Amino acid sequence: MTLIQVSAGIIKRDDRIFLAFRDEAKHQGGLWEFPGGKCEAGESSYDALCRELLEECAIAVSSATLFKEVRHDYEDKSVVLYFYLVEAFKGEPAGAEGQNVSWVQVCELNDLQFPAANQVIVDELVAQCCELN
Ligand SMILES: Nc1nc2c([nH]c(=O)n2[C@H]2C[C@H](O)[C@@H](COP(=O)(O)OP(=O)(O)OP(=O)(O)O)O2)c(=O)[nH]1
Ligand SMILES: [Mg+2]
Repeated sequence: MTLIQVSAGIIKRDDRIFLAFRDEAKHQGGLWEFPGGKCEAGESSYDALCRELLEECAIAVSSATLFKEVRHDYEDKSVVLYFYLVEAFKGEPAGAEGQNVSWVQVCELNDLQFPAANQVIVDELVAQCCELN
């Protein structure tokens, strides 16, 4: 099975995170995601992050730090996800490709459904930011 490399942005402002809803037709569709997408051949994960967030959310990343690298084997696909924490950016995040988006309180992240690979990220964000979890 091929291993797909993906960069995704945890776009954070105060106590909220900007999420996008994956189209039903996509792999892991009908679930919420941290915006991002596949790294192209020869492209660094950071460059892929910047390109994807400009394409999908219309923001220019000013700086970002790698939050966690997650390997996950779905039944049909294996992925390595580079999750970056993005707190410095230019522009106002939007669903630039027509996708549904939402600014969600960190402490309410567990109310939403994510691809299985994201659970470890959600757990860590909630643990860091919320007293009761
Ligand atoms: N963007 C994103 N992808 C995720 C997350 N969690 C997760 O398992 N994935 C998986 C689903 C997909 O198999 C893959 C990312 O694919 P994608 O559909 O975003 O890729 P892309 O933006 O390059 O879009 P495409 O045109 O190739 O469909 O990573 C997440 O939080 N964000
Ligand atoms: Mg994408």
